[in-house]
This record gives sequence, structure tokens and C-alpha cells, in this order.
Amino acid sequence: MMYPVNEKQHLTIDGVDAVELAQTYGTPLAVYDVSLIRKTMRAFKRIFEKENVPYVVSYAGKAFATKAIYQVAAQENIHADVVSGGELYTAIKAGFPTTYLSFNGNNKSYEELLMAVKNGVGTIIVDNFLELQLLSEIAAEQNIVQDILLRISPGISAHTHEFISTGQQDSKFGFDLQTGQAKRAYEIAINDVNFHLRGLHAHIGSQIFDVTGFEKNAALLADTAYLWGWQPEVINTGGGFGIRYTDEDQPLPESEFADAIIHVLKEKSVQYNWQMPEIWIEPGRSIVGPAGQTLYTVGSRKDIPGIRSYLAVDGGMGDNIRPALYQANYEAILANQPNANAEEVVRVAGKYCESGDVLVWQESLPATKPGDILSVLATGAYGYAMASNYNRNPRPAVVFVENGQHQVVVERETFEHLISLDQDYTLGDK
Ligand SMILES: Cc1ncc(COP(=O)(O)O)c(C=O)c1O
Ligand SMILES: N[C@@H](CCCC[NH3+])C(=O)O
Repeated sequence: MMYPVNEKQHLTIDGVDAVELAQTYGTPLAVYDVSLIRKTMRAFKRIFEKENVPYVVSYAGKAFATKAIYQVAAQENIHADVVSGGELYTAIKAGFPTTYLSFNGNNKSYEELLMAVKNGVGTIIVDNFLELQLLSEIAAEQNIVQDILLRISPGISAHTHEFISTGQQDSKFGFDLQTGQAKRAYEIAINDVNFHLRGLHAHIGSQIFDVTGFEKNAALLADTAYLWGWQPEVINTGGGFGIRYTDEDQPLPESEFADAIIHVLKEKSVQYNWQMPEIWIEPGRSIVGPAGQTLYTVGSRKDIPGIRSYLAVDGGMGDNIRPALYQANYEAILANQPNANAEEVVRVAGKYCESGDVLVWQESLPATKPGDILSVLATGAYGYAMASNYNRNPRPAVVFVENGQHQVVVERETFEHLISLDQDYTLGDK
């Protein structure tokens, strides 16, 4: 693959020199190509508009939740899904229209639900019986009728890593369908004057490459509602559309996933003589994943003859835990000469005190030297979002790039930030 470069042969990201970004803002640095984010958001919308069906594209903020990304989503007039008080707070502070928010999660607290209701969150995706009760009480106290969807655990296994598969029956998410819990939840919700039950939701998992699971999911939700004698206004089939991290991944274009869901629900609407329900999808990874990359500075190396070479960089599992957590694979390129010929195979390791602190398990790279800038590609989803301060490393800065311009959207943490909540211990012997 040939990567975009400038006259210095440096990698460019939406027209900006990646090496200059590293020099300006330091490394590790999370960089997002906002033009690509907008393109993907628009592509999702276009599929539904072309098919002339009612729809909602809701960006799953869990993939990367910062004020700036909610602002881009708002500019593109799409919805967003939040899964915690913190994500909700971020979206509110970003000025995101709360009626365009949905709220997922398997253990939302009373305080979180109250915050959502008070701030006018459009749709709450109710996951369990306790939530039905708490939310009903809150809606009554606040004197509103809350729009809700019910999250169903559909019993569909997606072919993906077990830790990111959520649709199987043995899952902590949603009302179980097989054992009648979903039906019971439906009866409670439909008869509760504090709720307007708009539809059903089921998410089968993440990083999925074939359409079958989505088709089954859409059909199951429609069949379930029909069986209950009810015509839902909304069918939400979640997110989970797979992206390319390495050549092992062969993603379908986003249009194929959405088309498959649309096709099934059009058929079901005819079969059941329904008005076409609104089709909701909640893509996270596919919107921000490919648009993000992380820049690192190359440091030490260790060559074990006949075994392996480790190339260490100045970040690691604190800014991208996915290789350690899911054995995830990534590609890395040398930002100062991305199109140079490969000369060696290395494992890219981080600086954390863990053997599993790996960023790229195996990569062919040109010869590198300390100070070179390495870019790990497609880190935009669940990279910065899952960052930690392990080993008391500050989290990276985040930069947005668009049409040759760049802007910091999250400042780099400092050592001062790291101890800002620490208190001196004063109870011990003086
Ligand atoms: C309910 C729900 N919606 C949407 C998503 C987003 O998934 P993805 O980032 O794979 O599109 C997730 C995460 O898997 C989820 O749990
Ligand atoms: N964090 C996961 C996805 C989790 C999806 C949660 N529903 C990942 O990095 O792939």
C-alpha cells in the first residue's frame, strides 16, 4: 500500500505532515482525520436516504467520547449514544442536542437516570427490571413521559472475540428473550404511563464481518414484536460493523450492513402490514476507528538473535490496551518515510512494566533509529477511549486534523494532573 506523503516523504494526514504534528504536540499523540469521520457519517446517512426509509444513525460515543467528536456529530446532524454519566456530561458540555441522545448501559444508577431525564435525553434504552422501576419513578417525579426502547438479549452469537460479543444468551446485557423476561419487560413498559415505549434494541457484538448476524437480529426483533401483538416505531440493531486493522480483516462497505438490515425490515413490514419502523444503528468503531492513528517516538530496542527484535516506543498499553486485552492486531508505519522498503520484522512494544505491553505483534519496517516517528494505524476506536494512567503515565494529547489544518481537542496530561486528586496522608506517625 502507498501512503500519502509530502515532498519530504513524510506521512500526511488530511494534508498535514505527521512528523510535524509529533514535533509540535509531542508523542504519543492521537490524531484524527476529521474529513474521513464526516465522510463515514454521511455515507451511513446516505444509505438510508437512498432507500427512503426512516432512520437514525447514532454514533456510539464509547468508541471515542470527547467534546470535539460530539460537536462533529452534531454538525453532521446525527444522533449519539452514551453509556455513562461521564459520556452524557461530555455530550451536554459539548452542546450536543440532548433530544438526539440515547442512553445505553446495563447498570445505570439512579443519579445517572435522573441526570438523563432532567437534561431531556431523547431515548433511554432500558436494560433490566431495576432500571424499569427506577426510571418510572424518576419520570413520574419529573412529570414527564420518557421515550424508551427495551434492550433485548437476542441469543445470537456474533463471530468475534468473546469479550466483545454481546448478543449471545449468556450475556449481562438486556432482557433475556428465551426465558420470557423480554415479554415481561414489554408488558410492564407498555402499561406504564410514565413511558412511551417506542421499540426494541439488540446489539450482537463488535468487529463483525458478515451481514448474517445483523439480518437475523433485525428479523428477530420484528418477529418478537409481532408475536407480542405490537407494532414498534423503532427497531435498533446496534453497532458492530467491522473495520480493517490489518490485511487479515476484510470489512464490507458500511452500505452492505445497512442495506441488509433495511432489506429485512422492509420485508417484515410488508409481511406484518406495518408502517416501516424507524431503523436505528449505533456504529462506533466504523466511524472513528479508521480515522484515528497514534504517533509514537521510537526509543530503545532489544534484539534476541534467532528469536525476536523488540522495538520500544514512548507509549503502549496505557494508550492502546486492545492488543493486550483482545490480542488485537494493528499495522505500524514509519511516519518519516512510510513508503520506504521494509528491512526487518519487529514487535513494537510499549514502555509499561508488563510483558503483554505490545502495540503491534509483528510488523515489517524499514530500519529505524531512536527519534523516528512511528504511526500505529486505525487506533481511533477504543484506543484513547480506553486509555489509563497505568504506571502513572500521562494520557496522550488528541489532535483533530481537517483539510490541512490541525487543532488540539484534548490536552496532554501532565504529571501535575496525575497527582491532582492525591491527598497527603496525615493520620500516621508524624
Ligand atoms: C449497545 C452498543 N451499541 C453500539 C456499540 C458500538 O459498537 P461498534 O463500536 O462495534 O460499532 C456497542 C459496542 O459494542 C454497544 O454495546
Ligand atoms: N472495547 C471493545 C469494544 C467493546 C464494545 C462494547 N460494547 C474493543 O475495543 O473492541
